[in-house]
Amino acid sequence: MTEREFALGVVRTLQNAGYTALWAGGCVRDELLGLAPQDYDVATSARPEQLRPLFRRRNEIGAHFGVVQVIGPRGDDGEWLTVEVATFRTDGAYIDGRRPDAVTFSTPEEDAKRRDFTVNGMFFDPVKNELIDYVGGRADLDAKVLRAIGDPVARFTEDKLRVLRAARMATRFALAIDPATHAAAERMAPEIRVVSAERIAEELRKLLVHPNRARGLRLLRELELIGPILPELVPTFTLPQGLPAAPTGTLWDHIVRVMECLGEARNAEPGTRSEGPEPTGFFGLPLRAPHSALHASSVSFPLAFAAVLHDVGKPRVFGRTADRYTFHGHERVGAEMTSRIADRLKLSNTETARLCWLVDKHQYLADAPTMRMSRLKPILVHPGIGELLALHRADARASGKSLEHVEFCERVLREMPPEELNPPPAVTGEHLIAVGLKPGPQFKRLLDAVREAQLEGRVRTKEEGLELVEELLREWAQEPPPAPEAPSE
Ligand SMILES: Nc1ncnc2c1ncn2[C@@H]1O[C@H](COP(=O)(O)OP(=O)(O)OP(=O)(O)O)[C@@H](O)[C@H]1O
Repeated sequence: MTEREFALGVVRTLQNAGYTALWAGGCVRDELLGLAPQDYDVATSARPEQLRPLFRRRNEIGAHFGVVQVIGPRGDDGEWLTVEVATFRTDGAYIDGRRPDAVTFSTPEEDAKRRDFTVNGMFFDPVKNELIDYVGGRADLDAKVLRAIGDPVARFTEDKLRVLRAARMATRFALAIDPATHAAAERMAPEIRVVSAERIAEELRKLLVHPNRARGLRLLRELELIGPILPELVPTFTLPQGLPAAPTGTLWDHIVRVMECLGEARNAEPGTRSEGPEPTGFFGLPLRAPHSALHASSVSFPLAFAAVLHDVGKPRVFGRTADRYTFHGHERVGAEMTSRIADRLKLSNTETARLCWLVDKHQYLADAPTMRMSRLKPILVHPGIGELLALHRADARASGKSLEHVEFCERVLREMPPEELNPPPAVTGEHLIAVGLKPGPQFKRLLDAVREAQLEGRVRTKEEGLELVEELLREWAQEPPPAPEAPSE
């Protein structure tokens, strides 16, 4: 059974028991666009206590808000099928949590009007195959317009996250923002500071992993959201790029261009559509996998966010010689700034580590063809190498530079056998102890030196490694001892 079939079954069960039940919100929008929804939400006149006898398998995720998750059989992927069933309601304001502070149970029409944008405010009856649209969502979707439901200022005031949701929705569905909605969003943007980091990060994630991420980033600036969410980027709006004698725009322009180039090559390939016949939505429309799912594997959130932040250190270290701008050490400074940004957005440790690593190393491979193998190989075997190469590629393309360094690395990865790229250490601490050496500071120096020689191809076996150890010990024994410290007075 598919999630869609299960969601239809849930509506049927509710209707057979005498309640009104409809698909609601995002899934209706997605099906109208011919996209396969990520999940189906059902809105109903039944109260949580009335749902209990109808569905034995359920999860009371927010029963006090009238939201119950109904659990079905396992889907094709082995995951449990679930549908959120929510009682028709009107919301109180969202002070901050993931849900409004209070709700009042009400009618379908009132429920539609509490939603954020008209395209998100439609219902569909999958039993009668009938669209129920109290807010003009269908017309806006056809005209490709994002419009707040009702008074836009009031809507953005109730929940301050909605300005960012506007940028995300407009990006994802290629919608133009209606002028009144746009003006209200711009006005309310600074208020997003009161919203929790987790909610902001989730919207940012969805916006940045989408292939239209460059437009998304431009929209964040247009809606005045960069200052409140990522103030570190504000100085990039005016920082010059190129040569003083021949400027090529601002650093911000470059960042947007990198976003445009990110994933470009891979997006041209067909998506990873599932096998079998295409699922069909209402009105018999075939449902394509949504872009975010099609391309989710091609550009991860850490990669997309690293593309936004890769040069964030530049304004801090900006300098000028007679004929050049300089940005010495901007990668290191940028990685430190990125780490603070990730903390502020409460990203997970794993994502933070990958993001900071990408920013720190975003220039590392520029000289790859002339680099020593002992410096190159450890990076090539890092689990983030695919993302790092994608970032180098986008950065080089955006600046009109050659892709030789990226292609060189890709060739090495393709052609060099794994045991040569990342050989097991020829000499270990145990080997050193076995030849009579005692653990101490010299130990690590020896192991590092043998490893380097191994990665350079100068050492291949344990015997060759131990020969090098002997040689180094002889050499170091002849080194003059460190100069004595000057006696203190
Ligand atoms: N902050 C909000 N204010 C008003 N309505 C909201 C808000 N968040 C969600 N909604 C309503 O709930 C529906 C489901 O929300 P959700 O955040 O899952 O987004 P979605 O539109 O389904 O997109 P996605 O596919 O990314 O989940 C929306 O379509 C909208 O009708």
